[in-house]
Amino acid sequence: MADLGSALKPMAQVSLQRLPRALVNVALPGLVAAGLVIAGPWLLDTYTLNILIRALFVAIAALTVDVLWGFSGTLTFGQSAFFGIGAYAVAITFTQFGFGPSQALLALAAAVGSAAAIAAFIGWLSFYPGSTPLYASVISLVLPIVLVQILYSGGTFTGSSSGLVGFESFDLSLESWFRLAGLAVVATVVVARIMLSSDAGRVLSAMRDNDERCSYLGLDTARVRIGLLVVTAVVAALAGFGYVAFAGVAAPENAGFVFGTQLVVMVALGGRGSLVGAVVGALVIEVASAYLSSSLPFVWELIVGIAFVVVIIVLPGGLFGGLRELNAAVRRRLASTQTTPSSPVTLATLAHTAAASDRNDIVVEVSSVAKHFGSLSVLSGVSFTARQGELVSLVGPNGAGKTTLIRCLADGRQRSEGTVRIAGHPINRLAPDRIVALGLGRKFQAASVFETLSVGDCLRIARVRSERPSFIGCSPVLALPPAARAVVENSGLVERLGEEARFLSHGLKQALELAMVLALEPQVLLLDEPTAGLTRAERQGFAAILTGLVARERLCVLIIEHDLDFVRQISSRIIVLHQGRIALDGPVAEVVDAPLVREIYTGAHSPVSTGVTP
Ligand SMILES: Nc1ncnc2c1ncn2[C@@H]1O[C@H](COP(=O)(O)OP(=O)(O)OP(=O)(O)O)[C@@H](O)[C@H]1O
Repeated sequence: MADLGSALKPMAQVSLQRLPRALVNVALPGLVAAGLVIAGPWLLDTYTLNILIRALFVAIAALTVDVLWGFSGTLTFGQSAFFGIGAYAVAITFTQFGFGPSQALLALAAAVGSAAAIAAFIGWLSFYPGSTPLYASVISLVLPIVLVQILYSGGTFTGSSSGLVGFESFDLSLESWFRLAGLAVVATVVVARIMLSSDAGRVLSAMRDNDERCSYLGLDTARVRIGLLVVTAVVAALAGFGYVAFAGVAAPENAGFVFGTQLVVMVALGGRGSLVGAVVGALVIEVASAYLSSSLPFVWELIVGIAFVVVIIVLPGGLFGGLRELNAAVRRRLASTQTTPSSPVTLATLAHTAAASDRNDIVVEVSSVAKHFGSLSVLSGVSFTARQGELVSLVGPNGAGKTTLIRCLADGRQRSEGTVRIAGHPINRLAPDRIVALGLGRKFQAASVFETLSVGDCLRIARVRSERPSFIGCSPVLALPPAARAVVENSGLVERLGEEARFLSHGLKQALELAMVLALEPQVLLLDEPTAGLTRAERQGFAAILTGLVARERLCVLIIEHDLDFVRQISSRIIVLHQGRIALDGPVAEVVDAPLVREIYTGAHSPVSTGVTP
């Protein structure tokens, strides 16, 4: 019991330290905002209340754009379509069936159900394997255009270009509508803030920073993006529901492309990635347009446009993005004056899953792999196996096909011919995240980390596949497998767990990416020129880490490396690739001093004249 108590003590301390921070960051501002909303009707005139109620519902739609664009990196113009779906669900239901509690529930179900179903379909179209973010944005452009055409051609059912008006709706006072809309905005911001800053919410920021790295950490990013689109579509539909239930009129403009673009402008103005910024951007533009559109009918749009361009040029992160950067700079400056860097994360070590000492099974089987780019054949007839506890170096001149071979092992969709088995399982046409689950980890040539996340959060994302993250909080303890923890401690990253990855040196970023990959507990580790750009001391440190991993953890490491001295120092075997074929495969002493290798590197060798040793 005493041991358990002492183990829990640091956790309890960190949790208690975090509690006031959570209060200051979320609960207090939430309560203040709710107080202002409740007091609002006593302070504002009827006209302003009227404008603000609409603006508040629009702000909820802007928040959904911010979550998609600012937090997960999907630029979308299509949230207006979901707002419109909610708006027309109310208008059509109340027009067709009259108003009552059951009709209200029917309208609610129609809004939520159709928004969710359409979002799931659009998400599937936008994020199918191999699609690009640009493709998703283009689909989001098309959606409101198609929806508005449907509304135009709906005749009296949708009200065509005039929309629907004159239906009975909720009988609430202006004050109640204001408080309802205002509290809905506060609740959306508070819930979004809690979820986005939770361990699960950080996955969205990780996807925004580096989608490819997420896939190679075993995350099905398409599924996460589709799920997020469904949730944000439902929220936007509820905002549209509220807007039209209050206004008593639904128009095609509520679902249109122009409104979708305005939502993006609101978020860009306020600050992409800032929830409060999105709300402020929406309120400023909606209120300004309501006041200016009557006094300056055409000029106000020009004014908004000019203001938008000025803010984007002067403050590319928007109004609140600029404040956030300033805040981060001040905090960094304060942190650099501290003598001992403080880290909000407590490291822990996960137990070993299996005794590793005598494993030497074949874990990589490559058979007749070929890769063609059109008529260009980059790999042909590549076959080899590798065992646990082997460190195999892939060498060869530039353009030999080394990186292409690594890609063919890590992504089942890459190779043109042949088979690959990882830990006995054929990879078929599996995407990288599914191959990670077979026991493969890949480190890229240029350090691939999550630039805006802290070092601790980068490592946490690497554990998401094995440990379901919390949606409401951040664990103060970061539990890593021994190999990953050793890299974190030996490289000095342990001192910088709370710091954003973008501020690390090149060498530390390389170490962080290696630790992230090791946090997956892979059996096979693929490394593409991991020492490029490192200092001599860093290279020696890296060599010690790799040989330790192979000896202690019995990892099978395949490493692309150009420095033959380094290769000689670390390898148990060397494979020489030349013009897409295996020219030599054997123990270090045999391969490094082979005349064939010298010929290949000096360009004197032709596989046709000397014959290839597979
Ligand atoms: N997407 C692509 N389309 C067409 N050709 C490609 C593509 N990717 C790679 N190649 C070609 O395939 C060949 C092998 O490239 P690869 O990057 O695998 O070589 P490498 O041995 O890793 O070289 P380096 O040591 O310079 O990284 C090169 O000639 C390259 O131009």
